Amino acid sequence: MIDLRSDTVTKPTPGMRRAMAEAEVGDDVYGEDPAITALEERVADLFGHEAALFVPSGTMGNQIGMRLVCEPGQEVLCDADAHVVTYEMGAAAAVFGISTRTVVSSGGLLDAGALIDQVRPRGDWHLTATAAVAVENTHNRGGGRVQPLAELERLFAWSRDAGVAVHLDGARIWNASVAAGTDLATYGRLADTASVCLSKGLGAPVGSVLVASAERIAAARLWRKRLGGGMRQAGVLAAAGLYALDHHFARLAEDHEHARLLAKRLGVDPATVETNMVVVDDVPAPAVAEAAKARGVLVSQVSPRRIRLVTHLDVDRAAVDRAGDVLADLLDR
Ligand SMILES: Cc1ncc(COP(=O)(O)O)c(CN[C@H](C(=O)O)[C@H](C)O)c1O
Repeated sequence: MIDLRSDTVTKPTPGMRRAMAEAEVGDDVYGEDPAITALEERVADLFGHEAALFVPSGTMGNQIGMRLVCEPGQEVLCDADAHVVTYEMGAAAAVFGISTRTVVSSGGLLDAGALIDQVRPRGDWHLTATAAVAVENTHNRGGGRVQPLAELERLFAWSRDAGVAVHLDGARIWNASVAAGTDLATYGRLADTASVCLSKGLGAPVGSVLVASAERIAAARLWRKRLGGGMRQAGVLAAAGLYALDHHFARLAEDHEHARLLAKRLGVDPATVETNMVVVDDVPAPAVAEAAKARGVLVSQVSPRRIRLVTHLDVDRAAVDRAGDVLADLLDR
């Protein structure tokens, strides 16, 4: 099977498994796991923040990250297609009592002005106050779009004066950094809290890292424990993340090139492919997914008329070419 459903499907490489097996571990609830500590310190430094916390998923990283900057009964404002309100099972409301309100964007593109226009102030007895804005970079349902740095800078600058926090869903911030040539600390500086995934294109089996101030990460550690996320010898997972940072970050450019090759093969404008995702619209998604599976290719159905193809570490050039041929044949491209 050529699995293009997501970059979440990557499996640890032999080198990563060796690093996992050799990891020095301890009880992380006591703060004694050396690999976890090393990973948290390294990721905090990469993003220019004081501290970081390893969490088992991007969903937990996002949800705790938003809770750090938004009290129950206040709201987080975000894009209508953001992962935090689309795919996280309503956790903001269900777990944290946070209200979310959305603004429709053009293909996931961050429009700072449109969000700013919707923000509601604290202190008005009629209004649910907007405590934070959540941005997503790259944007998943936007087809892996990289957010324009100018928009991120505009939103953050405004948010300092407005007393509104910014949470970054940076599940694929690595892809944005490689595609845009923007360093991670620049992105980190434009968010109060950020959740970044090791388990997507970087190819680690499990885990994300939440970065923020030391005070906020201390609070995040408490929330994680409350949710049952306190981990013991999790250094075997942290070692995978450290290995991924060393060996799988720069190569993301290869996934981006593979996505562009797929786009060309399927008659999708390669200019619309900014990172490792290709979306194909106006197709009968269930039928295409089923027919493709029968021919050894797995794709995601984003909507009844849209499929998503995600390139990643476990799909090489030969597999990309073969998948492109199968899908081009199915789609008469
Ligand atoms: C932008 C963004 N933020 C957060 C997450 C959540 O990460 P996990 O909770 O799955 O680790 C994802 C996962 N995305 C997954 C995928 O793309 O296949 C599915 C849709 O959940 C994501 O795309």
